[in-house]
Amino acid sequence: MGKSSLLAAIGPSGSGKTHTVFGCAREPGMVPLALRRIFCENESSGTESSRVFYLSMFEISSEKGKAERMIDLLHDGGDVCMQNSILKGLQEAVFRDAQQAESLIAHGMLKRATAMTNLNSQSSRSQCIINIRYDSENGDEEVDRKTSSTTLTIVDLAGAEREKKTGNQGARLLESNFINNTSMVFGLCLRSLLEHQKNRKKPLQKHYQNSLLTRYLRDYLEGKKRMMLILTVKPGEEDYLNTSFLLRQASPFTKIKFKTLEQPVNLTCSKRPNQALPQADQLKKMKFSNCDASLVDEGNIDTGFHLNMRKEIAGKVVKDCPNQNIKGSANENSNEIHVLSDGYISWGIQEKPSLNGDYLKNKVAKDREYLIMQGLSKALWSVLKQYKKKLEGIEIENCHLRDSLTSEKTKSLDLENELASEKLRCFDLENELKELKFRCTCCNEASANVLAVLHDAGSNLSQYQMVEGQEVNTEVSSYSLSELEQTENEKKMDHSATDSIVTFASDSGGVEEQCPQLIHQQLEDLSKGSDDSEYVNGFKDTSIGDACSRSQEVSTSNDAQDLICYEETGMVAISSTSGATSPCLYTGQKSEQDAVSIVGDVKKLEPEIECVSNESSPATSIEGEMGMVAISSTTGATSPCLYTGQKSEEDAVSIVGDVKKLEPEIECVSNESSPATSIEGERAKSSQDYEDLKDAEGEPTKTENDDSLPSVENRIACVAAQPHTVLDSSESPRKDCICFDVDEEQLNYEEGKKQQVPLVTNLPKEEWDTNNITKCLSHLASSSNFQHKEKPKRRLLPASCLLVKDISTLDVKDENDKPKGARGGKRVTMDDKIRTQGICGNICELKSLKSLHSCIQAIVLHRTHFMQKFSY
Ligand SMILES: Nc1ncnc2c1ncn2[C@@H]1O[C@H](COP(=O)(O)OP(=O)(O)OP(=O)(O)O)[C@@H](O)[C@H]1O
Repeated sequence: MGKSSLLAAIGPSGSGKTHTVFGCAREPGMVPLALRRIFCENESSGTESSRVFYLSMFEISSEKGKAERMIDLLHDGGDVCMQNSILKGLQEAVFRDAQQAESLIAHGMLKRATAMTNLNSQSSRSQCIINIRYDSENGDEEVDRKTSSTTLTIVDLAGAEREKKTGNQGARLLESNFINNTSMVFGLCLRSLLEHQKNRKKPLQKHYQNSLLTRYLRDYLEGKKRMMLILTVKPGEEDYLNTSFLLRQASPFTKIKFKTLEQPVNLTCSKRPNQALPQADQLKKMKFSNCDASLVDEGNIDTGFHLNMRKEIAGKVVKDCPNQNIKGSANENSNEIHVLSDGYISWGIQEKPSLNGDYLKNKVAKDREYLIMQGLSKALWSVLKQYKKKLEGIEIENCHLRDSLTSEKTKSLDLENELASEKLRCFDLENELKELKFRCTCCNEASANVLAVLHDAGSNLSQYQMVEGQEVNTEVSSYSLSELEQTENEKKMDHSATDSIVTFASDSGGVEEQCPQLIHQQLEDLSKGSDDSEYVNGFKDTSIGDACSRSQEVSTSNDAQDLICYEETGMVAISSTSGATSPCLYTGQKSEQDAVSIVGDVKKLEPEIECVSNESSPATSIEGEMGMVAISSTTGATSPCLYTGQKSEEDAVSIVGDVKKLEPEIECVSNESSPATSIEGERAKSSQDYEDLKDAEGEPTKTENDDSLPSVENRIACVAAQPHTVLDSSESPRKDCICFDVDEEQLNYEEGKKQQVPLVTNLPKEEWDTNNITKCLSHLASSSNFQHKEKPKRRLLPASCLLVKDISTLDVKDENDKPKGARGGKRVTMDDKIRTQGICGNICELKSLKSLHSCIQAIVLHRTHFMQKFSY
């Protein structure tokens, strides 16, 4: 009776202060629990009619963050003002039971200012205060009625907020400032009270003046009334700072002692009892009043409520403190229990003097402190348990993370190994790339060389085609001349062979013999005229290669009907002209036997020649193993002429005889009507030479070819210095032919035989002198070499060799190498064509332009393949 108390919930925002105070339907808070307890005691005491309860509810909020205002929540939100710690305008609601009070409180809660923040969807933006006042109606006097009033105040403070967490702005931010300020002032008041209690010399600071809430709760904050604080914390990890801060700030408040006691009874004045009497007198009064109250007020409602509370708490204390001496004194009528229960309820505010002396008083105080610390430790223990659970979860998560880390490490190791292997692979690829680059460079160079070679070859071919009889192949000529000399020496041993210089003419009736003196003179003239590198007696000196090129050109042309082919060691000359009925064929032999059997060979070869020769083509050549077989055939030719050269040294000995034997055959196969030395294709190209010759000779220019050819050919005297050497009947002198100018009188150039002019002038056998021949040949060789030195224009050998090399490395097969089964005869390969249609020994490996083109294509493909590999 007459013991007002305060129950305040403090803590950060969203920690559950409102939930703790008001609760919910399943979990009632402090207010419903208190109401139920009050009415439960009242029912048990049977004094229901004698007690009246009043309920008031208001809130303290901020007005735009500046002024504070108090609003009555139970009566339409009327403003409340405070004057001298007395609220004016606050109306109380009378209630008779707990349900009625709860409904009133619920109605007031609807009017409370709340707002949504980041921390709480229904965050309290004001301090809510609920007063439950008990007033006894037994006394008749007003004074007694006032003195019998007791108030239980329950405060739901707005939680302190951190701006970073709440993210409040504008009005919410002003509210937050107000809330934080009020919380701060409340804490300052408590701290000041604690410091004042520790050191009496320190004055009690008047921090309560800084807010309406502290001003209203001044008695409690100055230790004049009992007060109990409920700390609410959040167990979240992110709230650790707030929790620790609150515990550190509130833990000293447990040491606050409320030594002042209210004067519940016998107070005649309306002033506060603690203010009316000094502290010492209050203590004395308290002793007596408590004793009296315990004795006199027995059976009273208020006394019964307190006794029930004391009994419950005393049982709890006895249960928790079995070793204490108070165990046996747990009697509801005893003072010890009374003291213990009071101490427990009032949270160290009251210190009731014990009837048994100071010993018991100190002991009770210690027990009280122990209980307080025990409660705090339990709260801390629960918090620690929650953190422990969290730590366990974190440890489990760490274990999973470690496992995953281990697996990731193994994966990373595997990846590193793979990376190392890839690096090695890249290194190999780089090396391969370098090699490919190098090969591409080589291919480029090769292709450039091939193009250059082609260009040179084309130019040379054109030059060969354009220029006729200008050059002499020194190699072949020197070789032929040396063999001629050797053969002449051998001829000395064989008298039958020494006088054999054979010349062949396609015209059977055109063979003439001249005296050795004349020949000697002609040779000297030739040697003298050799200084002229371009012409010998008005004719261009030509090489075998030139002859071959010309003959090849002639053979490829539709109009040409002649073919002249050479081999390394021998030469086959076939001369035929258009319209010739029988082409002429001759093959030089190196042995007597071969020469003797020329006719037979020719006869034997005729079917083969006919077989491989194409009637539509003007000429076909077949190369033999030791010699060369040249086949000349023209359209309409009746019998081809063939001669095969052999490498035997004794061939030259029996040349004369052989030739004699062959002459009938040659005459037989030669076409009398057509001069074998005339080549239409060449004639056209050498027309300039003819003109020069005619101009030099002073002969009248003949417009018809048939007339011009004999005039030119009559000027040619060919000496067969080697058995396998064939004197071409064409107008161009060969390297193995001795060409010299012949006087007009000496030429068998009869008027009626213009078309059968002898092409070659032979010396009579009896007039041939070996010395003359040798000398003549030496002059010829020297002149040829000299001419060749002055005209080093042939570069086809390295080009052809390079080309062949490239082709061999690329493994390119020429389509001409395919067998021609349709022909049914001897298979003519590309090599055969090259050899038979080759220009000379130096360019014998130079294949046709078609093969060159295919070669270039293959090189380009090869290069493209390398570039694709490089780009990958
Ligand atoms: N012990 C609890 N049991 C169940 N729910 C709780 C408990 N404590 C708090 N809550 C819930 O937490 C939320 C916030 O609680 P409450 O509003 O009481 O916090 P508060 O401290 O009053 O915050 P503020 O200071 O911002 O008003 C509410 O939804 C409430 O239901």
